[in-house]
Amino acid sequence: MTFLLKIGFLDVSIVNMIDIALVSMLLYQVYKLLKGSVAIKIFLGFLSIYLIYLLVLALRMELLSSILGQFMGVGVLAAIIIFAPEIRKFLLLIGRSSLLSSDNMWRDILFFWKKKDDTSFNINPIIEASKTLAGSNTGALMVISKSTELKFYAESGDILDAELSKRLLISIFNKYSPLHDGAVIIHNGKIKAARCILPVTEREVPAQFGLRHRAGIGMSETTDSLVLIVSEETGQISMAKNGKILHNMSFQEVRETLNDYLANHDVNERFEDLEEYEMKKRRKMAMTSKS
Ligand SMILES: Nc1ncnc2c1ncn2[C@@H]1O[C@H](COP(=O)(O)OP(=O)(O)OP(=O)(O)O)[C@@H](O)[C@H]1O
Repeated sequence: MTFLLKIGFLDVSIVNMIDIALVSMLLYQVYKLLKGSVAIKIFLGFLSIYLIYLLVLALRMELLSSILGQFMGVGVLAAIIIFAPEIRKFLLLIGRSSLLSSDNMWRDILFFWKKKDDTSFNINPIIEASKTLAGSNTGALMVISKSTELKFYAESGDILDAELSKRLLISIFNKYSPLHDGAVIIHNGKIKAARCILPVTEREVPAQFGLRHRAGIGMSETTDSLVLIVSEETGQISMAKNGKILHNMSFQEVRETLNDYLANHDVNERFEDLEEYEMKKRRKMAMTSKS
């Protein structure tokens, strides 16, 4: 049984409409995921070729459609290889927002009797160390993870599994320490590892941010962690979450954001898109140059 709607001279079934709506939603999500990266241009290229292929097929242009058909066949495999990091991110995104993910409202409702794991720990060492590091313009990169130990990234550095302390953090990031290059991973009140290599974001990042910030943003895109960055150049503190950033934060803001993140409150809203941040900065500069 099919329900048909008459739109102009077209007969569109309800199923077709749902199909179109779902594909549009999917394309929009893919666009959002790739926005600002080089991959968006490749994606739009693929999409244009696919649309031409559909048109050629509908017009029954056999030679062209067989050539484009061959290309589409290989294209799917090529797309999987080219977009491997984006596909990974997309699956992670689905995993994070799926019904069974730990942050999900439905899971809380369905398993209301199950107490949420307490991920809080004493964050004073992080705040106090950040104050000292910022005060002495010592660069630092700290990944705070509430749900996993981030084993894959921890193993790229040196495993410590040490009790979190202000003195230890300051020693690690001391310019003369053999552990200062790279990031520390903090989980469950412990410094799991130091000298870790993080994935660098491929998106365009405001010019003032160098590799340390790019790595912090990249890590927050790929995982559910909160990343704290102390700039070596300016001593300013930034935080990255979900590929978004909060720059030049006060220590009170750092404390609140960290506490809320560990208490499983939604902190995503506080962070700014990189584009949004850049626009705000430009507007501020224009205002100051006028006055
Ligand atoms: N992929 C990475 N993973 C972990 N740490 C990294 C990575 N890339 C760079 N870093 C760290 O960042 C340092 C280089 O920082 P760089 O000066 O380029 O960054 P920045 O964002 O301009 O920071 P700053 O404001 O502190 O100068 C490196 O010495 C290293 O410790």
